[in-house]
Amino acid sequence: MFRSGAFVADHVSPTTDAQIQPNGVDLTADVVFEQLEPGRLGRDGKQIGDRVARPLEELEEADPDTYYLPTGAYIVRYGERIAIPEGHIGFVYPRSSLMRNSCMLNTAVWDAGYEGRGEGLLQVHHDIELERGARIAQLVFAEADHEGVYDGSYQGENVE
Ligand SMILES: O=c1ccn([C@H]2C[C@H](O)[C@@H](COP(=O)(O)OP(=O)(O)OP(=O)(O)O)O2)c(=O)[nH]1
Repeated sequence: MFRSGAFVADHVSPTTDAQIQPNGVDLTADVVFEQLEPGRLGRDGKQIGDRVARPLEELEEADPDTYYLPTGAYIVRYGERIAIPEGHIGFVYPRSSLMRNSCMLNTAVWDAGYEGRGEGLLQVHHDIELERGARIAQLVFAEADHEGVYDGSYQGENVE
């Protein structure tokens, strides 16, 4: 069974009322990165390629808190700290308005026990302006059996 947005909100911070949806919680875009170097997935271990944060819009007349993203692939870090409670699995979907603007978020499985500010793959198929802090995705929780909890290298990532 999928849980309500109110339940999900208890495991996401910070949140405003505007982020709480019937079936999940909207996540915001914090930092957008561009990958510079190849990464590597081996039989043992992995390496994430070097990346650089995209500059925020620099044009004087434009909103200084806005990313102007040309067609391409970017890594986006969400603004919220997420904790996946035991007995659950998390899934992130793109906000439909992102998709309707020819952009997509690709995501993976959010394991029980994970905590941190995670990331997604933002595919931009048509140039888009993205204000920092804008809602781009929705996190939902489903109840799930599991053995053990997440204890990988991303545990506690991007939290002070
Ligand atoms: O779209 C996603 C999906 C998951 N995660 C977080 C939550 C998840 O629990 C964690 C690790 O994901 P996964 O287990 O798929 O990563 P891995 O590459 O297998 O790393 P590890 O070896 O640490 O498990 O990353 C994200 O940030 N974004």
